[in-house]
Amino acid sequence: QIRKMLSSGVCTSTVQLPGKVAVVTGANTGIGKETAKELAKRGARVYLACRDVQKGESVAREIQNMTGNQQVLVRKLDLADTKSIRAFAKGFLAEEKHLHILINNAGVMMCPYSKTADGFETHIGVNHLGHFLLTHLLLEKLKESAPSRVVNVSSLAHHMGRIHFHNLQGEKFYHAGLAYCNSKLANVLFTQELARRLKGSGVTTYSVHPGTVDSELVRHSSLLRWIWWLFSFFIKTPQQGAQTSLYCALTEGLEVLSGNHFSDCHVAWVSAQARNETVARRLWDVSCDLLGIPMD
Ligand SMILES: NC(=O)C1=CN([C@@H]2O[C@H](COP(=O)(O)OP(=O)(O)OC[C@H]3O[C@@H](n4cnc5c(N)ncnc54)[C@H](OP(=O)(O)O)[C@@H]3O)[C@@H](O)[C@H]2O)C=CC1
Ligand SMILES: CC1=C(/C=C/C(C)=C/C=C/C(C)=C/C=O)C(C)(C)CCC1
Repeated sequence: QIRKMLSSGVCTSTVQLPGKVAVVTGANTGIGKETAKELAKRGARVYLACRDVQKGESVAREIQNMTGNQQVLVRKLDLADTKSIRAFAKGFLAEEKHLHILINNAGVMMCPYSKTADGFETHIGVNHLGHFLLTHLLLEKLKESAPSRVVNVSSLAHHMGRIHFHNLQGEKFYHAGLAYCNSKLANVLFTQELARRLKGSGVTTYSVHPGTVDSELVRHSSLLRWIWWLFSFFIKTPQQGAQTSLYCALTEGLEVLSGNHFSDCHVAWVSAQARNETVARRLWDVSCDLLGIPMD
């Protein structure tokens, strides 16, 4: 009851999804798994984009059994490796005619300093650049499938983030907590810039704070694991944490709010830097440059 009281925000949309195609990154556990389960329940063909295919397969079976929807498919996606992202996109584009819902959900938090296969700091590399490249590669398909949506799972933690263009890879200064916050700010800025660029295309996009959710996200921090355990009554379940992503993916009439940030199924306030169009545009250009994507 206490948990229910403190975790407001329920997606009440009754939209059903037969014939629709969805991709959820990091769908083998936590918020992503619950998001994928609900999309499957509503009849969508759901791709679980996971770095660990074995974990993904066992979750796919669980979702198939629970929902009766056999169209739950697992594909390998390691967001810490642009080759893997390109291979995922190539495979997906070859096998699917449409993409209606892309949920950029996967994330890492507070890992010790490390680099992705392409030499990006892991938080910015996985949480921002990986999803930036994935979205770029799937964008034509999303446009062809319009109306379609991109949901970027960010965090309230973006409020403490800053985009330091001179230290984007954390080489001059690194703090695991701040690196996470910076990458979540990048998610909000990306959403806003994407919304501006997609105006009139029928593709809309939203960033989300899912709430404080009991998941494996705290795996790298014993302090947070302890806080999570201590306050477990106040923390959302992954199913509750999935509600705002589902709200943004499903709610009819939300198109006019493209680019906005949502929490507890409502529009939420973002930090001053998150509203800075110049920073958003520069981050877009720098991201293209780092990923070898032509700037337009
Ligand atoms: N939990 C919370 O309180 C909050 C969560 N969020 C955000 O919600 C999102 C989901 O997190 P949550 O469910 O809590 O955390 P979990 O750690 O439970 O799930 C994260 C998912 O991301 C996947 N992932 C991590 N790295 C990669 C990678 N390189 N390539 C592909 N997938 C990867 C994980 O895969 P694997 O299992 O193989 O590691 C896992 O499936 C994240 O973006 C997080 O920042 C935001 C605010 C609060
Ligand atoms: C102190 C305190 C809490 C701690 C909250 C924290 C530490 C939240 C961190 C959120 C993160 C890391 C979000 C990820 O994006 C709880 C559990 C709400 C219970 C009330 C007291």
